[in-house]
Amino acid sequence: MIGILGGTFDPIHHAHLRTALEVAEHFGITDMRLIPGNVPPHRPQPLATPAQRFAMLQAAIAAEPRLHADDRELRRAGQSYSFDTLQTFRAESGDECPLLFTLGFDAFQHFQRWHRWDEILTLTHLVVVQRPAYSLPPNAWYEPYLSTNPDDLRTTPAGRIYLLPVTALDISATQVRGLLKQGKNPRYLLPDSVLDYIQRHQLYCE
Ligand SMILES: Nc1ncnc2c1ncn2[C@@H]1O[C@H](COP(=O)(O)OP(=O)(O)OP(=O)(O)O)[C@@H](O)[C@H]1O
Ligand SMILES: O=C(O)c1ccc[n+]([C@@H]2O[C@H](COP(=O)([O-])O)[C@@H](O)[C@H]2O)c1
Repeated sequence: MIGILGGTFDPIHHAHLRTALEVAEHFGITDMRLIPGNVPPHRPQPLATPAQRFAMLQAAIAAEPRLHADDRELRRAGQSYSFDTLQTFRAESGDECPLLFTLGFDAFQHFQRWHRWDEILTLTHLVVVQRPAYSLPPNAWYEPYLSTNPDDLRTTPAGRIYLLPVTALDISATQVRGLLKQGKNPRYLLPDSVLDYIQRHQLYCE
């Protein structure tokens, strides 16, 4: 079983980290991959470089053995489509390995616009986590896929959608970047190790 949390991580913050850990604990995942996108689709492009975002991710998870920084999207040119990423996991891990791709309500709202979205559930399960100020999409296209039994996801490779309430933390990377730009301190919204990196490299200050 492999857990996946993809993101822009510009920069990684405590809501990403709590989400990754709570998903791992809920399902008993010991290999939870955090995967920064190289060219994230459908959004403004990151301010920090891929190498900087990866270094901040590594600094953030250094003390937690279940979380792993995975640079496969950074090594791939072009748009970082999740379908392509999930295909690489299938090629590596075989057809039977359960994959649990995690995303927040905000990302899930636009899921039907993703590249090859209607094939993604043949490759992975989706774990959809609550995010403050966001809700589920109004059209309930996903209802036939819903499961409330974690064993459904642990014992099958793909095809289920599981809604998981996680600790509500109203933190965004946009807020962190905004504070830094205003000369304010975002301490406690993100790990000190990440803030130290930001300050040493003078990121997000202009
Ligand atoms: N506060 C949060 N609560 C729950 N999920 C979150 C939260 N912040 C981000 N996520 C989820 O983490 C994943 C990666 O998010 P991303 O890196 O875009 O962070 P962000 O804070 O939304 O960034 P930005 O403000 O730059 O858009 C997405 O699936 C997103 O839904
Ligand atoms: O594959 C797509 O078309 C696609 C479109 C938008 C977002 N995603 C993925 O959703 C995850 C969260 O994205 P973001 O933009 O909120 O950082 C990340 O893994 C992205 O690669 C994927």
